[in-house]
Amino acid sequence: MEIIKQSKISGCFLLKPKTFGDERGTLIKPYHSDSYKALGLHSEYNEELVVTSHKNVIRGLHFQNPPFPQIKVVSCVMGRILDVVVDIRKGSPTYGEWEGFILDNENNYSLYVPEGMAHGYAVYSENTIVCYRMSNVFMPQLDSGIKWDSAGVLWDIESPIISPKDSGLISFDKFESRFVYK
Ligand SMILES: Cc1cn([C@H]2C[C@H](O)[C@@H](COP(=O)(O)OP(=O)(O)O[C@H]3O[C@@H](C)C(=O)[C@@H](O)[C@H]3O)O2)c(=O)[nH]c1=O
Repeated sequence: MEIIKQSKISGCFLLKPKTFGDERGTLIKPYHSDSYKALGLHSEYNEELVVTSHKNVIRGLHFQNPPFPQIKVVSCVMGRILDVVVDIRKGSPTYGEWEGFILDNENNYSLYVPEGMAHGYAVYSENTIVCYRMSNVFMPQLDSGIKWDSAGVLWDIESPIISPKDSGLISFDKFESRFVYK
């Protein structure tokens, strides 16, 4: 496991997991607690999701509010996505800025998403599978988000498939963040 890129948004990292290949196929290790600790990354995760999506889906932009915010580690094990973070930490030098990272089943990268990010992804290929683990378990009462098209993100999808829930999220300019930059 190595950090191969630090985002302009502090605390967000692109990770390259160890990969082993032979005539049978590939074995990828996106999570190894000691390696995470050695890199100074949070190493305890309590919920994991495997999410399939059609091409042109956009999910997000989501976050779980304090007092139980989530660190997320996102991988795309099949297909290709643009994984996006928007900094919503009040007082952050990059507050309101976004960055996107291509994750796919060729680069096998993972994105380490710290607390205080609105997170989402655009799906660029059919039958895409995204796996991610989260530090705190999902709590519906703290689940929140901002509207996908209100934060200036260039998703590069013309007519995205959006859930009714995501279509009804508040726009970034009307949103009051509960996250504070530390
Ligand atoms: C996200 C999530 C959902 N669920 C349930 C609640 C709901 O009935 C169903 C579908 O949830 P959603 O529509 O919110 O799923 P989705 O829109 O895929 O939400 C996810 O989007 C990405 C971008 C993230 O960053 C994630 O943290 C999460 O918010 O799954 C859980 O049980 N645990 C979870 O962690």
